[in-house]
Formats: sequence, structure tokens, C-alpha cells
Amino acid sequence: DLLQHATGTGTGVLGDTKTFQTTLSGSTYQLKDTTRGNGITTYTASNRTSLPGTILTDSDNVWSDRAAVDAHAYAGQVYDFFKTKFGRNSLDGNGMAIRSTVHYSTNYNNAFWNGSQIVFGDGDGRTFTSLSGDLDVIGHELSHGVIEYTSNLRYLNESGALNESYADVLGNTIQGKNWLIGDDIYTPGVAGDALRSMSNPTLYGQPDHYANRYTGTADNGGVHTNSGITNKAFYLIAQGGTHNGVTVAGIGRDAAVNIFYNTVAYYLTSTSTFASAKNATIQAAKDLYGTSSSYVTSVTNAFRAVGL
Ligand SMILES: CC(C)[C@H](Cc1cn(Cc2ccc(C(=O)O)cc2)nn1)C(=O)N[C@@H](CCCCN)C(=O)O
Ligand SMILES: [Zn+2]
Repeated sequence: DLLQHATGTGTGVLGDTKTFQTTLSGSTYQLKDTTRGNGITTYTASNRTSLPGTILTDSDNVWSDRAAVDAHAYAGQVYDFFKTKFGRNSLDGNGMAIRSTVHYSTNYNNAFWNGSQIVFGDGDGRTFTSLSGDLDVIGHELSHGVIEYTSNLRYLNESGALNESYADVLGNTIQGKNWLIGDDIYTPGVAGDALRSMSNPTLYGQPDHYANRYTGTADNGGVHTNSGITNKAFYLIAQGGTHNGVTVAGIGRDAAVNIFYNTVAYYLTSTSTFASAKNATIQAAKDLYGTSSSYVTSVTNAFRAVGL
């Protein structure tokens, strides 16, 4: 038949070899995975800004476009996370096609969800290397899609900071490597630094207590700043620790992300605030693990530790 799926191999942004699903169309291979939902397709913007751009193709199914290899392989991993952990079929729960575009614009130091697809710049090689080279970043961007199809948290002030926080929490948990966001692609010349830290948000200028929240208008009311508050709460719930004199018993990443996913998917609305998110998370923990579960105590204490 004309369209059949194949397995491609290629090199990722950090020089690692990986395999991923492709489609053979006639005698050309396309970066199109038809084994997950209604498909995962990776495009190139060819350093311009029209989206989605052109589907990436190759003659021998051995791929050398490092940004494309990682965008495609990592998107498949993110799809698998939501499907196997939460039974969620793609971003909308209905198998919607996932589209990624790499090589957006020139020296573009960012990655984003534009309401329909995810987009990655190549970075300028100093501040960022190709932004699709970090699984927690792809997880972050695709999680914005999941959030849009569930609570649809408005991207402004407290609901916007929550949107950002759940994207960080889900993206970081999908990678499950450390508590940093973007460390694999931020400042390739500097080891160990990152864009954001969930274990210590203040390391990169984010608050770790509600009293220190940003209340200005920049960045839609500090959505990438105030996300530190609930990022820290998640870290405490998963890992445990003492913060501002409050000791939290860790419950592990699996249970913590289960509570956070269910909260953002089923308990919040587009105008939820930090206060309503605290109550919703406690309720989700009760519904998932029982009202007298120690997990409910950990959630309550973690939110208290960050001033909520
Ligand atoms: C890796 C990724 C998660 C990305 C990280 C990111 C990139 N930037 C721009 C940026 C550019 C330069 C520097 C510098 O230190 O010189 C830092 C940040 N700000 N945040 C990010 O956080 N993107 C935003 C893009 C939001 C776009 C508006 N909707 C998002 O997805 O929330
Ligand atoms: Zn974001």
C-alpha cells in the first residue's frame, strides 16, 4: 500500500541516537507517526515564521536534522505518558493530531504552544541551543495543549501562573530527571544552569511563597514568575522537605503528578486562583486517595508552606 509506517533513526540535539515512527509515502519517508492517535507530524519552518511549514522528509529514513529528530521522538514520548499514565488519548483526549514545527524564525530563543501546535526556535547557540532538545520543554509545550482542552486556565495573572506551573510540573515529570526546566538546552556553554528550578524557584528569580508574588503587568501578570509558588508546592509534595518552618512528608512523583493532573484536568476552571487551586488539589487528593490519607496531609502542608 502507498502509506506504511516505518521506524526511522537519527541523531538528537545532544548527539544521542534515537529511533521513532515515520511513514513511507511512495519512495520518500515522512516525519509522520501514524501509530499514535490521529498522528504526530513534524514540520520545518525553514527559518521563516509561517506555520506549520513543510513536513520533513528523508530518502533513507536515517535523519540528520537534530532539532526535528528530538521534536518528533519526544512528542511520541509525551503522547505515551498521557496515554499510559492517565488514559488520555492526545491533547484533547480524542486522539487529535499533534503537530510540531522546528527551525522557527532565526536565532529564535523560545518555544511555544500557539493554540494549535507546538513551535521551536533553534536558539542563538549561546542563550539556547535548539529548544526541542529538552524533553521537559516538549512536555511543557504539549501540556499547554492539554490544559487548553481541559480547565483552559486563562493565560493571565493567577490562572496564567497556574497554567505555567502545571505545564512545568507535567513537563518535568515526563522527563523525571531532576527538578530543573530547560537545563538541557539553556546556555549550552554553561553546565548545570536552567531556566527555572522547581526545588528552588528563587534560584532563577521566582517566588517560593505567595507573599512574594509579582503583582505587576509584565509577562501577562508574571505568569512565568509566579508559577514558582505551585512548582515549589509540587516539589515538596513529591520529594518532601521543610520550607518556611513547615515540614512536608514526600509522597513520590507518581502520586504527586496524579493529584496535579487530575486537579488541572477535572477540578479547575479558566479563572481559578491560587486559593481555589489549593482547595481543588486537596479535594483531588481526597477523591483519589481517601479523606484520611496521609497524601491529603502532605498536600495541605505543602500549600501552607508556600503561603496558601
Ligand atoms: C523552554 C521553554 C519552556 C520556554 C523558555 C523561555 C524562553 N524565553 C525567552 C528567553 C529569551 C532569552 C533569555 C535570556 O536569558 O537571554 C531568557 C528567556 N522565556 N522562556 C518558555 O517558557 N516558553 C514560553 C513561551 C510563552 C510565549 C507566550 N505565550 C512558554 O511556553 O510558556
Ligand atoms: Zn509555558
